[in-house]
Amino acid sequence: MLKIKGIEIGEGRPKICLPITGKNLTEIEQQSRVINEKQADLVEWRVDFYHDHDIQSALEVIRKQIGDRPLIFTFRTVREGGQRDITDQDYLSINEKAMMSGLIDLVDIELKLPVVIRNPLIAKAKQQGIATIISNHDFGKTPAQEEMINRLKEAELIGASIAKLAVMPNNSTDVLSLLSVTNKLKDIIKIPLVTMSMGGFGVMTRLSGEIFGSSMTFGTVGQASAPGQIDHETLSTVLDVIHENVTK
Ligand SMILES: O=C1C[C@@](O)(C(=O)O)C[C@@H](O)[C@@H]1O
Repeated sequence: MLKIKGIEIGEGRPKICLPITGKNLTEIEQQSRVINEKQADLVEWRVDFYHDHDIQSALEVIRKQIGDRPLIFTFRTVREGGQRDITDQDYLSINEKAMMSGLIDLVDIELKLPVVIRNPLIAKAKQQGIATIISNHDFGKTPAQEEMINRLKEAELIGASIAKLAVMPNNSTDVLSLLSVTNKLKDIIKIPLVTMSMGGFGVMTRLSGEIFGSSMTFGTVGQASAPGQIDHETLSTVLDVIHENVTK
């Protein structure tokens, strides 16, 4: 279990994270306000949706709106399904800037980045007391189970606070495959796992984390940040139904 600002990740009902996808400060401010009203457990700023370069101002706007809620800083690269291309050097400096701002609680770092970018960022986050989500995304397919297991184990090995995997199912067997990997690893990996099968077919995996071992799920208020996300209210209701029955 990982506790961040009172939110217990890896314990009880999966935590709901709502992403901010605004293009500019006005949109970001407005979305942050709505997200705050929705009582999200965590908030993710998807920086790759933002067209400006003033990271500090945007972080200040978000923090002002969301108060003390845990904030994840995520620049999703195009090769992993993000919106905007960036050089590895810029990825490094944007993330370093965010870590030095004192305004974020978690940072998403992609597992498949060049090691010379990835490892210093993990070290820097540790130094700053920021939790790391080491993530991996496949928008085209669901890799073989052994490969998914290796990626999640590698994330733990290189120092992740949370290991995250998002894959695309092409059939129902792929969905079972992702759930099976999560279920197998939940008692083997010591850190919280966050896994999801994307798209319509994967919807169960965004709801069933308490049973199979995924400790966070991404919902929407307005624009989705990935295919298959469902709106916050529905997500929250279903998570409650599962939680009440699992803990009966
Ligand atoms: O990695 C993830 C998970 C995600 O891709 C999803 O499928 O819900 C959404 C992203 O915003 C987040 O960074």
